[in-house]
Amino acid sequence: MSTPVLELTEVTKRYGDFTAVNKINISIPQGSVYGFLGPNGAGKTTTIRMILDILRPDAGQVQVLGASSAMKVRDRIGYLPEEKGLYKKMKVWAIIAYFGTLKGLSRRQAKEKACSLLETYGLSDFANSSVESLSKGMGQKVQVLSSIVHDPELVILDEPFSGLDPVNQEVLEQLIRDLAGNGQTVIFSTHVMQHAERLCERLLLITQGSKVFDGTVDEARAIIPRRIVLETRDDISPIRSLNGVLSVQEHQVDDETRLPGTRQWELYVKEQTDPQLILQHCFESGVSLSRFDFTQATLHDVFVHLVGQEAREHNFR
Ligand SMILES: Nc1ncnc2c1ncn2[C@@H]1O[C@H](COP(=O)(O)OP(=O)(O)OP(=O)(O)O)[C@@H](O)[C@H]1O
Repeated sequence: MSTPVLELTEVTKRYGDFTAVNKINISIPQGSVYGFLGPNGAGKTTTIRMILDILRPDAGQVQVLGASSAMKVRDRIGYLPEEKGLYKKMKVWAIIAYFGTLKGLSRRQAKEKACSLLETYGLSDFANSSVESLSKGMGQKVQVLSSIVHDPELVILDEPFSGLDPVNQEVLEQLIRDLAGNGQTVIFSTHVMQHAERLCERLLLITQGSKVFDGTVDEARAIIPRRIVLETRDDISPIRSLNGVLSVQEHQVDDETRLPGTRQWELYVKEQTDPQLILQHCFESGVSLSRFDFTQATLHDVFVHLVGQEAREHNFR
């Protein structure tokens, strides 16, 4: 197996008596898209700043691209900070190119790459505009492009979706997919589950500075069993005893539109259980259904389950 692009071992950060990040361990393979998720104040930005050696951990080790400090490999890393802002008077193409030259590109390479990025991500009409004339969202897109102009092996984006409208969020999702398709490793932090669900191979969920989950999206979904709701007037014993059915609960049906005697059942089934087989079994054993719904847990369900009340209070979507 190849060396991980990033490895955190027991990384901890304290501010006085308060532990902002508590013994985080992660290992991120090359070429993956990895999401840092967690409610406000969970410790995502602090973790990212420790990865970049902007902040020193109080305990634990960080290994980035084989180095003990991101500063030693800075030209191979691209970073979009949480606090965004660009030099306002510069032209859009020039600022992107400028960041490229800071990371080792020649002026010519940097200009060519800046113009090609602006073209690819729908900003070529703004190439000669000054940064101050851009909307906040456009400015943010320009800053994202500035962070990747030098084709970094590792791209770290702190809250890249915040402040973007849905169309530009899609453009950014595509950009992240393009980077991954190119073999670049992308880490991004977000509160919004849907971005993580669509983009990430793996996720880290932290809350109150501690890791509560690290794994694939499928592994996260498997934490909550799949749920089937069915309604019938028949005896469901043949379904109850099926292999793969974990538990069955009966619910009250008050609706007058249902036929008298209709009962509602909620079945929790194993991750590997195909709901079609349950449906087929109902049919074969003469259980006549007036409703059959199958729902798979979303990442949001899983994380509310793991983070609990805190997720609701902090508007964790
Ligand atoms: N310089 C500091 N001094 C004291 N406490 C701090 C400092 N920086 C961060 N914290 C605290 O550390 C915790 C983690 O903050 P951090 O910014 O890493 O969270 P986050 O997950 O990025 O949150 P958000 O999504 O709101 O940006 C918070 O409780 C924050 O108040």
